[in-house]
Amino acid sequence: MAEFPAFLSAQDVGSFAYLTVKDRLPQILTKAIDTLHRHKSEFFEKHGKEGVEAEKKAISLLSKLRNELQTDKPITRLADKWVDTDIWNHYLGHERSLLNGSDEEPRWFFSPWLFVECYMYRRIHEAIVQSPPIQDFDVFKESKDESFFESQESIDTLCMHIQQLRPARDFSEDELKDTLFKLLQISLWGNKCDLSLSGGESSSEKTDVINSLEGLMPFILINDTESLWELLSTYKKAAKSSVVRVDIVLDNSGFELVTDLVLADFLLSSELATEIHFHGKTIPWFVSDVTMHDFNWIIEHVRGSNQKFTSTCGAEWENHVKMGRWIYHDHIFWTLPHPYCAMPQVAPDLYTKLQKACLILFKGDLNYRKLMSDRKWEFTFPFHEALCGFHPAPLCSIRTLKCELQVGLQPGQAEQLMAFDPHWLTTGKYGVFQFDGPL
Ligand SMILES: O=P(O)(O)OC[C@H]1O[C@](O)(CO)[C@@H](O)[C@@H]1O
Ligand SMILES: [Mn+2]
Repeated sequence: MAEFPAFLSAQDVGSFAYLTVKDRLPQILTKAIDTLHRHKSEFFEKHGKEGVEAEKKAISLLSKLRNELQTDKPITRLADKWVDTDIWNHYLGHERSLLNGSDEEPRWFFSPWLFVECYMYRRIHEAIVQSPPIQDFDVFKESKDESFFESQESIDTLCMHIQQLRPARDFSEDELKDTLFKLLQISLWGNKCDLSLSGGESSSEKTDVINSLEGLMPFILINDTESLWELLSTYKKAAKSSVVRVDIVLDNSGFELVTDLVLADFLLSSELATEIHFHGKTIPWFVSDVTMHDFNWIIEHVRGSNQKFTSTCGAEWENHVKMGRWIYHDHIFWTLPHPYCAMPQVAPDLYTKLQKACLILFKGDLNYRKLMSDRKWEFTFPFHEALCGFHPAPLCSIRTLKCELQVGLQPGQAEQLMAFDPHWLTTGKYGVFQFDGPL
């Protein structure tokens, strides 16, 4: 069997992985510590002295974590008793076994980047769950909410746009396709707005994204949206089955989530799908990722807007949830360090669930890294092969590029991009729609 390429790792001094572990992750930890500090009086009001003690404990655990990271200490077993603790510790054993009995231990600047980065977020969770009574505190909530409020204008413009489109049932075939493509692109560019790339600092959408789409076209490096249209319109025409289920594996809250909900709403109103299943995270993750709480919070806030078009969208979304046309799921697998090709073994129940979808949309960079096992594939390596057998259903990755990993490009395309823009892989300026169709 041909050998697999190595994992991205902070071992590669100067790489994006290296800079993330060296600079961005400590910065995120510092911000989390600062957030806890600033909530001290809130903890006191809620829980009295115990709340303040808990805040101190969480801060000391996070400071210890930051020190371990910055001094490249061995990665230790998790000490909490959460639902996934054993799976994590087992995985750590697996990482250790890969070192083949050498004296090496898994370490921050040595082990696979995907593993250490996920581990950091899991250790933040550990610090919080080990600090009752503030065990439910989300250290990233504040910045997620901020990014939503800062994007308010774009959200209003987007909601107005989609409200003025209706009713989608009267659309011609061309209009349907055109609108689907537009909303897919909005959801793609919504992925620029994640908070872990900016070290937790504000990263909201302030431009009119609808009017920017045309100008952004050249930045879509791979565009398989025609295949998505073909798949969904075939289902619609053939009335092939009474249920056309589209699953969206969500990424970030704030503006990106709104763009995903707008897309999901259109899939239903256009009858290209009959139900949408959303997948989010069980714990705060990579700063801005969606939890169930964020999902409900966003719908509630869109509903509560004083802008008529926006609140109408929110009311319709609330209704989709109530009527069971929109179903939110979470699963611990999404916050484990495993690549998705391991899903059938590690989370067979989730894999079986995903097999019921007609199409699965994977949003964002982290999902891409997990789909691709975070390995250094050649830029021209086929997407299907890099999935290493992961194929619960036809799937599409919708992602702006924020790490040094990209497959499926044309020969020479990467070299051209590199000559033109040396940072093309990591700034979120470029995007892809990469589809792996029915087998
Ligand atoms: O929100 P996304 O698109 O998954 O991005 C997560 C980000 O986190 C990183 O892992 C860096 O910390 C990048 O790969 C990516 O920029
Ligand atoms: Mn994210």
